[in-house]
Amino acid sequence: MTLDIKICGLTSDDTLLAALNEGASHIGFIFFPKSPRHIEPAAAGMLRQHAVGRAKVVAVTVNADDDALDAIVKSVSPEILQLHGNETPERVRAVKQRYGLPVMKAFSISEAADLDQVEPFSHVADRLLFDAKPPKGSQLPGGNGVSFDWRLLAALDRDVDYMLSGGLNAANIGDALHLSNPPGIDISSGVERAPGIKDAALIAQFFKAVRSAQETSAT
Ligand SMILES: O=C(O)c1ccccc1N[C@@H]1O[C@H](COP(=O)(O)O)[C@@H](O)[C@H]1O
Repeated sequence: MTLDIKICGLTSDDTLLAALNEGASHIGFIFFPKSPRHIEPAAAGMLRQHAVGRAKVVAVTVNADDDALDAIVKSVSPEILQLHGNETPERVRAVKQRYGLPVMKAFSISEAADLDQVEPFSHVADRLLFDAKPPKGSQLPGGNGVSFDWRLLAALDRDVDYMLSGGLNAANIGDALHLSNPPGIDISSGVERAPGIKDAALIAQFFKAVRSAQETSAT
């Protein structure tokens, strides 16, 4: 099975192209003003042109209302909506119906019991995303560069479609893949040289580490 790789929080042409040239299957734009990766819908709409036919465009939002989502969908034409807040199953259903787009619902994980929140979403969300719980005091629900115990995901049914995220980087992606064998991975701060500033060399290093881990597991 091909591993989906999402590079999230892109804000510049050069790093977006670096992600695409390395083979990213998904690129993410963050629409959350408190984030150092926040991008205005019009700017994301320009950047997303590079991804046409190459990668799926994911719009990341946090408890966004219909007006905010309308503006994002209109300017960006995302292929997936990532809901990274406290959205309920009913809200996920309503968003899917309103936009006719697949939804990836994010969950904060720090212990096994956190996976219990997933069940009510299992027939509503198209894909799940497991991220670490934000550290105390963080204003961001994601993008904190914090990992959780990937072994917790071994308890999931084999057919659960998800992306693993939270604190991934070139140094730990081999262990993360080995321990959880996820269908997809999602990285943001691990390919940045400063908060919100992606780095093409770090993106290349990350993909190299992924390829190396995949080669090792195939032998
Ligand atoms: O990256 C952000 O700033 C962000 C803000 C609000 C919601 C989600 C955000 N990012 C998501 O966080 C994870 C991974 O982040 P990291 O690799 O630990 O930095 C990923 O799902 C992003 O989409």
